[in-house]
Amino acid sequence: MLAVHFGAGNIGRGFIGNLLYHSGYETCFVDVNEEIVQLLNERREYRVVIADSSQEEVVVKNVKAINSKLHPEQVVEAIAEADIVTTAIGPNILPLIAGLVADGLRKRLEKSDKPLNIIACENMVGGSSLLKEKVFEQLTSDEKTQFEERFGFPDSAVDRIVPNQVNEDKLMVKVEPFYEWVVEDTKIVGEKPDITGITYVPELVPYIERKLFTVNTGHALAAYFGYYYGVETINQAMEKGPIHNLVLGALKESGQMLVEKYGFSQEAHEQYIQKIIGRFSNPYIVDEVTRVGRSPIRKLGPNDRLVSPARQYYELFESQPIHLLKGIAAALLYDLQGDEEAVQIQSMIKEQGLEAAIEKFTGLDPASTIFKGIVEQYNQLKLEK
Ligand SMILES: NC(=O)c1ccc[n+]([C@@H]2O[C@H](COP(=O)([O-])OP(=O)(O)OC[C@H]3O[C@@H](n4cnc5c(N)ncnc54)[C@H](O)[C@@H]3O)[C@@H](O)[C@H]2O)c1
Ligand SMILES: O=P(O)(O)OC[C@@H](O)[C@@H](O)[C@H](O)[C@H](O)CO
Repeated sequence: MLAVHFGAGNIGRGFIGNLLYHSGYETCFVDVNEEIVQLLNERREYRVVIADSSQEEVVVKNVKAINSKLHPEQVVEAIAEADIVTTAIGPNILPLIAGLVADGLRKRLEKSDKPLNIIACENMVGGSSLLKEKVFEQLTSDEKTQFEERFGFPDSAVDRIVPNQVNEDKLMVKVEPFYEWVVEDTKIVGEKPDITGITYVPELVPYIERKLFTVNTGHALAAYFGYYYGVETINQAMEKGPIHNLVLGALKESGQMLVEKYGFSQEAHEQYIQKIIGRFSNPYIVDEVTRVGRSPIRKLGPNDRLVSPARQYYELFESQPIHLLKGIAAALLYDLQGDEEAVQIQSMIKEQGLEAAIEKFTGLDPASTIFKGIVEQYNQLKLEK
């Protein structure tokens, strides 16, 4: 069985590639990083090390890679032959691969009538649906009908902390022990891919919101407040009392919203939060606040981990989620020169003012109570700095 996986980065090699191998797939990675592509083709295997006291190591075999910038035609052929297609490239890159995916799927229609599922494993609500929308923008109406019958784009949620890698061995990946991969089975076309580690559910939204608005909300607060207080890594941030309390406060707010919205058990959700706080504090992982805080424009987006739970909390309880608003304010203060999106936010604030920046990046109504709350928290944080 052949899997085509876009993105041979941290989560691609450290999580998806690992599960695919253990489920009997040969994995063909597609990437634009020539060094990684060459190494994968030379060695045909790589190591995954578990970041806990065991330091257990697994060798992921049966892998190869294609550089899609240099050989797009090879990617088209690979998709035509694949038994599954997955991605872990980042939400902003999904639209950029849509053309290649569309060409691969067209080629496949010429060759066989076998169904195929394409699963985006990105930190966003509706990743596969977005990819489908972008692929469908490239199609004629006849093609759309054929694609609807033959190809599934089930949404998914993936959870495993895989920090940036600084190992001598460029292919090796250190990963936390915990992992979870949830896939929406109602959108699958044909048989469900038999992948060890996937949990199939009929509707993904509760799972992706639970994950994104707990793991990633808490992570984002640890990152932006870590940066604010001059700390370098997430576990160092979690050791600081004020940051720990801010993270916990935000997770209580998003948790209250999630429990009310989806009817999750309060007790189970509290345990989920505690488990996540423990994962952030893993001493075997060095996870820089700048990785976790990367792309603040994406993270401040209306449907992402900060603004969406804050807005939904206010809609449900008509009271201000103070910790989430502080998190949004800290993201607006994130001025890392090496992060293109942070630079854009800072120059917008400087040139057009804070309110214009909040309106543009969060999509919130300037007359709304939470908009005003963000301004208030921002000014307070700025004053205290
Ligand atoms: N690292 C984690 O802890 C983690 C956990 C869960 C989900 N995710 C999600 O997985 C996705 C990838 O994150 P990551 O941490 O692995 O990032 P990463 O930067 O390590 O990996 C991304 C890979 O995509 C490649 N890429 C970029 N443009 C491409 C293109 N046009 N075609 C093919 N490949 C391309 C990059 O070269 C890189 O190898 C993101 O959506 C992220 O939110 C990450
Ligand atoms: O990948 P991002 O940029 O959306 O978010 C950064 C981290 O919060 C994220 O990568 C987590 O490590 C991951 O989502 C854990 O499952």
